[in-house]
Amino acid sequence: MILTVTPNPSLDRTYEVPSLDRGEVIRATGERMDPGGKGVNVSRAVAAAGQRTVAVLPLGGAPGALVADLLDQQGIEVAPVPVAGATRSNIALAESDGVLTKINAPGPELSGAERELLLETVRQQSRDASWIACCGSLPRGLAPSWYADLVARAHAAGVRIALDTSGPALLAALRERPDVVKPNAEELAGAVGRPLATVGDAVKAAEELREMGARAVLASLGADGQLLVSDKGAWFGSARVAAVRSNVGAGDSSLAGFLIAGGNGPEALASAVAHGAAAVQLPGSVMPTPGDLDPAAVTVTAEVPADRVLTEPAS
Ligand SMILES: Nc1ncnc2c1ncn2[C@@H]1O[C@H](COP(=O)(O)OP(=O)(O)OP(=O)(O)O)[C@@H](O)[C@H]1O
Ligand SMILES: O=P(O)(O)OC[C@@]1(O)O[C@H](CO)[C@@H](O)[C@@H]1O
Repeated sequence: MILTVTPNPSLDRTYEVPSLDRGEVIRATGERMDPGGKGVNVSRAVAAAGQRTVAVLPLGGAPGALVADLLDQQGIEVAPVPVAGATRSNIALAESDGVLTKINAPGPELSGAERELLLETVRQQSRDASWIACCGSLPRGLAPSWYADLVARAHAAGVRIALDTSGPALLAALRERPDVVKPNAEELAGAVGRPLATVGDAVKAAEELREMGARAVLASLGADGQLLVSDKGAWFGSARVAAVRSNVGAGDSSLAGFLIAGGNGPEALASAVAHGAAAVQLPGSVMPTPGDLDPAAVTVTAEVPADRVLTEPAS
């Protein structure tokens, strides 16, 4: 079972708009609502692949009830932590030329009792887990060391942990040696404190994260593909994509693909790349089912193209 922990989940609202004109009334041509937050998306992708998953998340207010309903409709097993504050709503504005603008709300502040209940729920649900995926930003009320503490607790219970977060929460967690971290290019650049212009720069940064404590680094580089750097070496994976519809949750889909394929080595990287490529071709944060995957379009190589310039350099 893959347990996911999303301390700051969201109701994701996507509006499709012709283009963004600041200061104008923009008429959306389409809208959709998805249960969101990075760990929630990992659970949705794991469930779409037919594997067992449980999502731990604080839920509060009307948006929280809606997130619970949407997850129920998708058959996702949830271990909810009731909280007084309302779950946030995050907005994505998807323009017809493919540009996507996202507005992420801060979310509710968790009280001391809510923090305790969240930790206790994770502890109870960890019993059957092979992996815990801890994902996303931390809500107000959780210290930057919160994920570090969770990594230590998971390891004490003999469970492997995957971490997808950024900034101080990522840096603090590295010292507890998470089994895999999944930064995107910007998060990787932020963690090492310098811009990344080439795939080789990303490999060096991933190696630095390993020196800081990560056992493996699965770095997603947007349209450029993905890198896996572990004690066994480095691999680069990419896939042909016909048309990008929405990249929201593509990283989460990738992490799910990596974990369901064992969470280790080039086969898991190939699965991560296949899941990322399939996710960007689906609307909103819809997660791919096995029928959406095109493994033949994926290439994974140990000959990392270090000189390749990133199409989306990160600073
Ligand atoms: N424009 C694109 N074209 C082709 N593949 C893409 C594109 N964008 C993303 N992907 C695929 O999806 C993977 C994850 O994307 P990205 O690096 O943007 O993740 P992310 O920033 O963590 O996303 P999110 O936080 O929304 O889940 C990429 O590594 C790649 O495999
Ligand atoms: O604000 P965070 O926690 O960093 O990210 C939240 C979020 O942008 O991540 C998911 C996509 O990865 C969305 O479902 C959600 O809205």
